[in-house]
Amino acid sequence: MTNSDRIIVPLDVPDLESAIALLDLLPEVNFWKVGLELFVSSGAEILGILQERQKKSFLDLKFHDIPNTVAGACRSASRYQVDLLTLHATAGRQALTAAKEAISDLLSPPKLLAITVLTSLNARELALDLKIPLELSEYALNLALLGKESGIDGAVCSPQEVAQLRRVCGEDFLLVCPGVRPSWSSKGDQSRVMTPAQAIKAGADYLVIGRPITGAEEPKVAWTKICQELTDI
Ligand SMILES: O=c1ccn([C@@H]2O[C@H](COP(=O)(O)O)[C@@H](O)[C@H]2O)c(=O)[nH]1
Repeated sequence: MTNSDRIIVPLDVPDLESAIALLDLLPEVNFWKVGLELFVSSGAEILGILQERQKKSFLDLKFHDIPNTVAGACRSASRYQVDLLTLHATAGRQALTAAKEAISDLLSPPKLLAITVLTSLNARELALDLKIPLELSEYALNLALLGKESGIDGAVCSPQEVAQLRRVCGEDFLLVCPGVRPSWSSKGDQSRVMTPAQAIKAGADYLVIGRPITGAEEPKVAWTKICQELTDI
């Protein structure tokens, strides 16, 4: 796998037409993420289109509910033949275990990823608003380990925690990092960021890079620039 194969681009657009326009604009992207905005507006049709175009897909709906509901949602989502699927680690051990169990008899189930601490949150919000008494990095590690112990395949974490998670969770645990920002792009609402090269060097398997590419004046140029930055590492 080349480093550019490690980039997942989110289709964070309001409708199917805009999503297809992005696919057409960036044919070199092999891995796309479908999140809440597009799925809520347009449903699952985009997942079939990605399959037809032989692209890999990441369905990022971040399930967070009681065990029975999370398990049912994971089983339903598996029908779309997606490669990756997210649920919140904070749904708890029983929900994580039930999710894994619900798809265990499928021929090619998606890999389940546990969301740890959203990359938009900072340490102050975690402590003062969410009243989490642990250090942010310790909390993220605990959530990733809860996922691992429950049979989940990997975690979504910030690049700032990925080295620690890699060290503790091992090489086989899939680590996917949003919160990735080239030095030339703005952070937007992301708090805990690193550059693409730093995130890969720290141990990320995949990087989710959205607005620096899709919001650029010339998305193709931005994509190429990021790929070049990654060939030099
Ligand atoms: O902790 C998380 C979990 C998921 N995301 C998602 O990743 C992309 C990031 O997009 P950018 O435009 O590069 O900020 C977006 O779809 C989020 O829903 C995340 O950012 N942080």
